[in-house]
Amino acid sequence: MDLNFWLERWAKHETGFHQQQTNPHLQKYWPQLGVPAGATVFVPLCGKSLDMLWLQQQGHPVLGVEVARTAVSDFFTAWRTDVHVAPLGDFEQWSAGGAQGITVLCGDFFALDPTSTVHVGAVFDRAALIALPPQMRHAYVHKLLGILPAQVPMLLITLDYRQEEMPGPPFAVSDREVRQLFAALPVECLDEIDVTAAAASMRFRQRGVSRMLERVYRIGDPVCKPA
Ligand SMILES: C[S@@+](CC[C@H](N)C(=O)[O-])C[C@H]1O[C@@H](n2cnc3c(N)ncnc32)[C@H](O)[C@@H]1O
Repeated sequence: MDLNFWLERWAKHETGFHQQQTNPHLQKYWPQLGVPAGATVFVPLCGKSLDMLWLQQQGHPVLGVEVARTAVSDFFTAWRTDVHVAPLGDFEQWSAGGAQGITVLCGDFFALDPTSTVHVGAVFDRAALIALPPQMRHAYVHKLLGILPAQVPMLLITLDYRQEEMPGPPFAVSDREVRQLFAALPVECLDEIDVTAAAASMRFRQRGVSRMLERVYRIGDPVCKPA
């Protein structure tokens, strides 16, 4: 799954993964991470997700990374007027709202280095890990843990189904695989929802998926006692 695949998806407006509302699991489970306001939240493979707006409204500076310039441009055009765009190494940095605002590095996640993420206090992954095929998921987690400061908690949302019923993305990621990928950290499944009949799963049912589960994980220890 190379970057051109995603650039083409954005160019053709094949972005069924984009949600028109804030993710409900983010709103429900974010307090379980105990992340204090003011802590920067990293959103890998962020697309033009409205979740970044919600996180900022909770008092978090947001740092996203996204390869598709169309997605980044759409996001800032729709939601921010004070956008600044500047080259930053291998990336183009888009930002608005100053130090407490939203910054998106437009470029390849795998080209990030720890200087960009040194201030990160938490991570939100929705449709990032599951966007990647099996052989890339280990590299993704290795890179993520390699660039983050220690003790950074993460809220992770996965999908699971019989992979043979539909080619990804989104890819099926089992509970076992999540625990293997993050073996060095505490992993707690906060929720498991059967989303087979959900309206949003219609496109997966049409592609042959007979049962789909969504799981919400907290990876790492909460920063302070959860609210
Ligand atoms: C399934 S979408 C999810 C987007 C977002 N997380 C959301 O919830 O809407 C995956 C996104 O990752 C981006 N992407 C894929 N590989 C990437 C990479 N190596 N570096 C940066 N962005 C990448 C794609 O362009 C796409 O926007």
